[in-house]
Amino acid sequence: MIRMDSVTKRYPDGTVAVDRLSLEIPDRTITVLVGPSGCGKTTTLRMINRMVEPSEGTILVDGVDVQKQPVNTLRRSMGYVIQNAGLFQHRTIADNIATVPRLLGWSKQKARARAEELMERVGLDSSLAKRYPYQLSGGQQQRVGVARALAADPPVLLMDEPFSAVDPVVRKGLQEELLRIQGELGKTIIFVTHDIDEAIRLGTKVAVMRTGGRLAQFAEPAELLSAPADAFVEDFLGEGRGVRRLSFFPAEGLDLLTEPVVAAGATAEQTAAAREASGAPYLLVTDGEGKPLGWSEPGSLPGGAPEELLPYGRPFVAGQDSLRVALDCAVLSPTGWAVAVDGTGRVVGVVSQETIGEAIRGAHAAGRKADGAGRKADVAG
Ligand SMILES: Nc1ncnc2c1ncn2[C@@H]1O[C@H](COP(=O)(O)OP(=O)(O)OP(=O)(O)O)[C@@H](O)[C@H]1O
Repeated sequence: MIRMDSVTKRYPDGTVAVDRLSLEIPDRTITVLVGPSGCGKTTTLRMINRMVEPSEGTILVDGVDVQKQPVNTLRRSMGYVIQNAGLFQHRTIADNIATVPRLLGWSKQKARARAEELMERVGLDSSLAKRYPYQLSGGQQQRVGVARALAADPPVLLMDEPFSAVDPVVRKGLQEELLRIQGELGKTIIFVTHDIDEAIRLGTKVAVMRTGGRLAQFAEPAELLSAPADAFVEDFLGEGRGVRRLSFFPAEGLDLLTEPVVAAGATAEQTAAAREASGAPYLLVTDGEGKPLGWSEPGSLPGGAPEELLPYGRPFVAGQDSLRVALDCAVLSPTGWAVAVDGTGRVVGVVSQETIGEAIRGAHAAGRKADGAGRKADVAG
């Protein structure tokens, strides 16, 4: 665990960049530092690997004061990734990634093998190994930056706005990749961003900082959204808190109906029986594999002729997607009903907006109780 105890950084010109910051950063999780420009995020990150020395307070890594560790040993235990990757322009991609292993005295062959392994891990084609950074896209360069930071297998990764310079689509891909890598490698990651959506997406816990280098709130994303500590945090979180919070509730408890689902080519009797049994206005028609074809309107042909079907919209994956996704599917559906499928795309049932609404009310009520308990723990911390 990394523990910051009342850490302050006062720069020589008198600027207080970080003011009595106390944080406990759990192992093998992603802790995000987020806040407006100039609130002291980068300074905080750099104090952990001693690129900036604190004016007051202590930082302990696994109980050992960073001030008492040789700087080189400390930095080798912490990979560092920055915006625009900061690659060595005159070195190939493979050599960039192998930088720290080579410094540690690994043979060329071993360092090269490690670079190749890491390129695969971060989703880079091995054919890029001999290229130079300028021959890569911004997103690819960021992946190289992550691979380089992981090269000597440090337990800690410090990431300072690593994905800020790429477009939103590439950024989303990089975020997904980071979550996947974290799931596989279980690093302790401290991630700086000024983007609250990125913080909520990536953070196991999120530290919201305010100008003047003070901590405004340290909490799990779902709790931030449901119970911002004050008006500053609420304002920083932006609009749509309630709907965004639904991302943290799985849709698996939804009561899915199978009665309004019929196979294409069903007889008039089967169609009538399905309408009667379900009481639902529309029937979902599926193909021979059980995959959705579209909605059959009341009074339309038995089984639903393809040309008469309404589009079924975007289905959600039962047992995987959140209530937010399920709600979105229902809102976008021409019938107001969402289609639930399994991992292979086969229909497992349908659910109305009303049923999703009830599940949302239930989830919020349960969440409020849990948040009440969680908040107490955080205030104490
Ligand atoms: N070397 C320095 N000397 C004096 N003041 C500094 C120095 N470095 C940073 N500061 C100031 O300390 C404060 C915090 O800076 P820091 O870079 O940590 O903020 P930040 O939250 O990372 O900002 P951004 O999101 O814009 O990168 C700012 O007011 C900044 O101007």
